Amino acid sequence: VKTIEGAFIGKGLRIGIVVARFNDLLTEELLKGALDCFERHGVDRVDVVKVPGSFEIPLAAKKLIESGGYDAVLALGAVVRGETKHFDLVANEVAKGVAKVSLDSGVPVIFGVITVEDELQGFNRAGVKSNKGFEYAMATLEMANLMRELR
Ligand SMILES: O=c1[nH]c(NC[C@H](O)[C@H](O)[C@H](O)CO)c([N+](=O)[O-])c(=O)[nH]1
Repeated sequence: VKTIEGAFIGKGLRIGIVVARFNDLLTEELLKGALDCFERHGVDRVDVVKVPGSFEIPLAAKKLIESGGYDAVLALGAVVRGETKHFDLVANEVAKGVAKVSLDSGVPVIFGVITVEDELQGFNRAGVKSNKGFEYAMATLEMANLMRELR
């Protein structure tokens, strides 16, 4: 049995991050965790694109990928149910949009949008108990490396 899997090698990779400003107390922590992960794995080039909210992430990711040269893009956002009546709309649209951009472009776009009941749960995932930003960055590294294996 031959197992094909991505390593966590950052050297030589060009990574894009699209991060929403909405709930930026949470998204800034996710971004910090992701940047820490990429830096400690030797990623050479990281570009950060900021958008107003998670709903705008897919379009920005699409344009970033079309500008060329990215091995993977990490989408970071925080959708808090307590805040909004259209929690499901925003969360579902972002998930669908991110998946479509990734499949259409063939470039991995990692879904790093936390969907939480309230800010406390958000803080637990954005640094207090664990930093999902770091974890999503690991998935980004793995997928970028896997794409090189599958070429
Ligand atoms: O990233 C988020 N955007 C949110 N809304 C803004 C949305 O992403 C767009 O920026 C806005 O609708 C303008 O298009 C949120 N809420 O509505 O609560 C949210 O929790 N998280």
